[in-house]
Order: sequence, then C-alpha cells, then structure tokens
Amino acid sequence: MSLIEVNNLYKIFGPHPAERALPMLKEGKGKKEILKKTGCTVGINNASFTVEEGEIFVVMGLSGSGKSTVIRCLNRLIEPTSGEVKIDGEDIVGMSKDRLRHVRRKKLGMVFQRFGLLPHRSVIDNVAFGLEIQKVPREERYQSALQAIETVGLKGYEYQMTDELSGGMQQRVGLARALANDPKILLMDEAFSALDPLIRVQLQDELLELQASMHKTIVFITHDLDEALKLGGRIAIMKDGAVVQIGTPEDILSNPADDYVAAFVENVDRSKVLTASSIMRPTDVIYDTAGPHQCARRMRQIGSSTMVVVNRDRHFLGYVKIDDVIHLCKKVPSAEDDRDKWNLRAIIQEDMRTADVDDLIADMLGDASAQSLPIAVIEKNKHFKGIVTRAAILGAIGGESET
Ligand SMILES: Nc1ncnc2c1ncn2[C@@H]1O[C@H](COP(=O)(O)OP(=O)(O)OP(=O)(O)O)[C@@H](O)[C@H]1O
Repeated sequence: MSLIEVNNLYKIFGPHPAERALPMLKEGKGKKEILKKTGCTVGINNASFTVEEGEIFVVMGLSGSGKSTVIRCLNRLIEPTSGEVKIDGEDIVGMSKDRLRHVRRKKLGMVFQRFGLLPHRSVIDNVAFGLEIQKVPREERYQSALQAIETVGLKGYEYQMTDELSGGMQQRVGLARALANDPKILLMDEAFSALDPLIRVQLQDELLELQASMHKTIVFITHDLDEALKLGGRIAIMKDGAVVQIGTPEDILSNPADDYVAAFVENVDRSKVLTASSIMRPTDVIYDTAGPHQCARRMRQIGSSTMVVVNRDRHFLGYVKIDDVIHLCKKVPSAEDDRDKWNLRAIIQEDMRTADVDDLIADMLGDASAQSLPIAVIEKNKHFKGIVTRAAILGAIGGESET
C-alpha cells in the first residue's frame, strides 16, 4: 500500500465551484474559459499520484501550476473540490475534524518557504511548539526537541532567539520543528527557495543525508528543475493544475511526455543526473574459487575477454583478462582439483573502477582507465550489481556512441 494516494483530485477556487466550473473542467474546457464564464480559478485538474514509503517525491512546475494547492490538499489546509486523498490508507477528505487533527499531528509535518517561526521565542521553544500545543509535558517535549535540533545540526543554539539566526539556520529550525513530532510524512513547500544559492545547495545535501538515516516519506515542492532532479526519487511535473508526467529524473530526461516537459528539460546537463544504475547491465561473473580452466571455458562461452570476479557473497573483487587466464592454464594441468591451489585469486586485477549504484558517473569519461574497461557497479556494501561501458555512458548523455 502506498503511504499517500491521490485519486482524481480537483480544486477549484471561487463561487460554487462544484456546480458549474467542475463539470466544465471535466468536459475539457480550459482554465481561461472557466474563469471567464464562472469566475472560478482552476487550482488542480484531475491529479492522481501515489507516494511510496521512504521516497522523496518532488512536485515541480512553474508558478501557478498548482503545486502549493496540491500539497495543501494533502493535509487538508485546503478543502478539495472533488477526489480522494488517502494518507496511510485513510481518506482524509471526508474525515472528521478530530480525526484530521490526529492525523496531522501524528503523521504529517510541514516545512514552509517562509519559515513561520515565532520570532521572540528561543530555538527550542519553536521546535517544541507543536508538542506544546498538544500539551506534551515540558520535559518530554524538550527531549524530543533537543533530539530534532541535534538532527538538523543546531546543537548549541537551543536558547538563541530565532530572529537572531541566519536564513539557513532558521530553515533548519523549521525542519527540526517538523521532525520533533516524528511524523511519517514531511511536506516541504519550496522549503529552500528563499535561501542563498550556496546555503540552498548545502541544505539539499543535508536533507539527502538525513533522509538516508531517517527514511521519512517526503513530498517536496519546488519550481527549480535542478533541485527537483537532485532530490527527487520521482518527480511529478504539473502544468495548469494537471500532472503531465511522473517519473524518475532519468525517465523525465530521457522520455519527456510532451513538448512542455521537453522544453523544460531541454537545457539540463544530463551527465549531472546520470546514475550508474540507470545504464548498467547485469553481467556474468566468476567466483574467486574457480580455477583458470573453468574461467577460460566460461569466457569462451560468453565471448568475453574480461570477466568480473566476486567472492561467495558477491562482493566485487576485481577482474581477470583472458591472456592471463590462458597463461595460467598452461602452467596448470587441466583437472577439476586445480581449484584450491590455482584459483583465480592469483591473477585478479584490482584496478577496474567501481561506482556506487547511485553515483554520478559522467566524470569517468574523462578518466583514461575507464576508456577501455567497463566500470563495475557496486552497492554500498560492495555487493556487485553489474557493469557500465563507456559506450553506454556516451549513449545515455547523447554523445557519439562507440562500440
Ligand atoms: N486562495 C486562492 N484563491 C483563488 N485562486 C487561488 C488561490 N490559491 C491558488 N489559486 C490559484 O490556483 C492556481 C494554482 O496556484 P498554486 O499557488 O497552487 O500554484 P503554485 O504552482 O504553487 O505557484 P507558486 O509557485 O507561484 O506558489 C493559480 O492559478 C492560483 O492563482
């Protein structure tokens, strides 16, 4: 089950939207015509998407495309005109006020662009504010607040007044306040947009780092494509209230759904968002306990002149070349028992480059050692996943293809 599920969501602002404007919108009438004939503004037009537990889901679009309206429908700060919004399986659209308050407190945290802090209160009292409203005893709420403050890197600033802090630090307080409740879901509306570019990049990096340990589910709104590509596991692109495409950064760059998305991503440097996992292919491997004859046979079978060697746990160890294998074969009598004494460990080369599954790999093009050999793609624990060739990298970033 998805943690957030939005089905056929509509929001129209203005007088009696459900009576005239909604049917017109469903008939396919445009935003301008509806405004002219009914005085109503279309905010969201039939949006459907799901957000999975633990992902960063970015909603991106130009100003006025409906991003803020969508995120505010997720916690019902805005009442949808029609449609379904399920949080953890519960439809919040028809939910009672009491239940909604409970869901907001326990499951949803929100971080705004303008930090929304209480200026004359200390950092800790701002962070603990939500818990204070919930009448959580002082000691308990301070404990949760201190932990959240430490998480966002503000330890030592607990008793500073928030209006004495820089913009970047205030935004950390905003984030800590949302985290203090330990919500499952963080809703972040243009959270970094008001910050200086350098601070903004720093907070993006920190958010990714935090996410690696916190595993929250994050809905992040931005109008900035670079930010969307950097943070988003998946990105929904909005235009005139409608979701025009949902996909991973690679999907969106490689297969834009329409001319609008294509124009949006036209000038993106693809090499910046290319990940090893998107262009690697699984490949045959040989275990380090194998003997040279066995390896030579396998290489002949698959017609390859290099072969990746892994250990029993599929940890990447290195590679062997056919010439070295044959050389070793000549020394070793062909017998199955060559294994123990003459296994491949003797000739494993260790300088084949490796890249994490999610590493950016374009810089490898510039490295001479990557030119002829493929790159081994590994997980953080060294578990071998597959290989990436130089031709695959060039193909993916639109350069000339080589074989
Ligand atoms: N309270 C409101 N009353 C009337 N129209 C509204 C209201 N809030 C939003 N709208 C309209 O709904 C549409 C979507 O607005 P929304 O603020 O969701 O867009 P956005 O993509 O978040 O833009 P921005 O980045 O500028 O905030 C716009 O046409 C906007 O004018």
